[in-house]
Amino acid sequence: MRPMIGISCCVKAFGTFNTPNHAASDSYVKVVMGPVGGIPALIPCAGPDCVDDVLARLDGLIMTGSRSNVWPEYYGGPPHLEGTPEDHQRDATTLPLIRAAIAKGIPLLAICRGMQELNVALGGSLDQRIQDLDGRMDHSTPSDQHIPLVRTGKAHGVRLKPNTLLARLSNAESIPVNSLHNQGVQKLAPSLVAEAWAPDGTVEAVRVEGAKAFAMGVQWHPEYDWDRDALSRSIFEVFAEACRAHVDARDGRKLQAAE
Ligand SMILES: N[C@@H](CCC(=O)NCCCC(=O)O)C(=O)O
Repeated sequence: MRPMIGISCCVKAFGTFNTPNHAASDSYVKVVMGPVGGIPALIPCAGPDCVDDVLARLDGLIMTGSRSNVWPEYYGGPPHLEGTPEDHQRDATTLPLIRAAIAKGIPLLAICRGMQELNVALGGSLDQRIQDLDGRMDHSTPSDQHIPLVRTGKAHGVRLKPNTLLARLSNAESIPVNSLHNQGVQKLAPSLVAEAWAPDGTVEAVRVEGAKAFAMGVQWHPEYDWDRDALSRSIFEVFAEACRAHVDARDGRKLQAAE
């Protein structure tokens, strides 16, 4: 049986009447049906009450990127600059979803905003515009850049901690990544370990220490180039292995219960 992979949604206004819709980018649906080999299940921003029931049906979870920022109230940060996109319905769902997924040992891959949510969900904080901080780079890509391969192309290098999953998968000390974010980890959550850094020190990858299953976050977007980038593809393949292991364990438990 193929694993059922949850994909976190945003609430976005669509159509003539700006009706709120719960949506996730096609790139996540494609990567789940591609290298992950799973069935994509979009998770609406339905709030914390649904989290346990949703997770009971999932074998893996991808926390997606999004232009919106995590609401600073969740990490004790200053209010956003006016005009900064927020998505309170998403925050109210994803933060408890992440905590519950880790507690239940459901494999978790958190991408960009997803990694920022992972950090906040576990008690960390965020810088809101790292390009405004002394000595830091601009990690953002203009939203009016409409040439996809320029918008999502490799933007800077990332130094990898030796003997980590990313170092093993890439067999390299550093890798090139794309970059589509303004925010970054400020205080790392106590249970996260940083495993990759941009040249300006921005944390680019994290792992949940002592997690029962695969649980990591990357600040870049492997979903944009898995069809031509070996490391991006292998991140999803390793995640997929963890999800299949979750299916095996779950079905094993079911068989035992029926005996
Ligand atoms: N808003 C946060 C998170 C950035 C993020 O997830 N960007 C992905 C955007 C997707 C796209 O443009 O294709 C931040 O700015 O750090």
